[in-house]
Amino acid sequence: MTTSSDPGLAPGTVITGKWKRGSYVIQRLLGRGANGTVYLVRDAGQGRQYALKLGKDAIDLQSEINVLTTLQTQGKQAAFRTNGVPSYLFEVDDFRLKDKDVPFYVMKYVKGEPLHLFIARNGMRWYGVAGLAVLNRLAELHESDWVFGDLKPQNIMVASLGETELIDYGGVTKRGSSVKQFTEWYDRGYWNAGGRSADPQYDLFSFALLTIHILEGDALKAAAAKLPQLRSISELTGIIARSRALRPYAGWLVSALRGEHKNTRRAALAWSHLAESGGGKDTGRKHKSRWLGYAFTASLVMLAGAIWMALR
Ligand SMILES: Nc1ncnc2c1ncn2[C@@H]1O[C@H](COP(=O)(O)OP(=O)(O)OP(=O)(O)O)[C@@H](O)[C@H]1O
Repeated sequence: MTTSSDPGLAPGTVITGKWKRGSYVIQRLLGRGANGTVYLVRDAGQGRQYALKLGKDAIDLQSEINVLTTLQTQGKQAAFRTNGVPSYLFEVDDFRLKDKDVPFYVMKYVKGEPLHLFIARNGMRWYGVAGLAVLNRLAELHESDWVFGDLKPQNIMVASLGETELIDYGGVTKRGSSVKQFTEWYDRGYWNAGGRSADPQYDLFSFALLTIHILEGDALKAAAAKLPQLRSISELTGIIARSRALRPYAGWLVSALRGEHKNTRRAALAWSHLAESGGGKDTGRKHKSRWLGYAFTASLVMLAGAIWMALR
């Protein structure tokens, strides 16, 4: 994500679509990225809240919109359709700003905070359940031949009771093409561990790296600072072997680094067993542990439902 001193549009500004005439009142800035600025808005008609992304570049935003439209119309992913109705991308239009047409799209507002901040505040115990939700989402994408690409903590939002969702589908790539957007630390190429061709193992590698980052950040930082030719799978497996926090997930992580998981659904199932048996124990807040149990059960029910659907 890039930062900017541009304050963006002020709360209260009304964005009205040039073609469809939908009106959205800006409530606050949610964040800025390479492709645009995202605001929390309220629909001026129904009063519902959405996230609205105002693009910098029509072409970059259009490719993001194309991916979202395809994901939504293919209809397999629970993240994009609820009871057959599109539930992520709601409107695409242009906004006339300072004599220029600026493209925007309106999407579901995902409440929560980025994964790394959530874990820092609530404790490592929550990593198991949040990780399972991420793997379930990735499995849905992979089963439709898409690869997420730019998996990083900032693109994973976790709400207070552990509900976890992916945001920023700008890096989603069709299986077999080159990954179009990535972040160095989570990139297989950066660690000399394989190419940047989009395949499910690419996302699982990124997931392993983000796990190491969140649970063993200092060691990853030190390894990433080494000379490029020294970055390797064995450097990463060394971190895993020495880490107490990563121990519950060690075998799973090494398989992900080596591209050995058979498929993402099975990888999610294997992860769920590890998380259930106490992965990432810490002294985290006790009063939250009941909610953690509920969240974990809900993730398992989702996983079981997905397996049942796949086998039907
Ligand atoms: N649907 C959403 N709900 C809530 N917040 C969101 C949503 N989409 C984006 N955000 C916030 O806006 C920020 C920037 O959005 P996004 O990551 O989509 O932009 P980008 O240009 O693709 O960024 P990047 O440079 O990281 O690829 C996110 O980090 C997040 O904080």
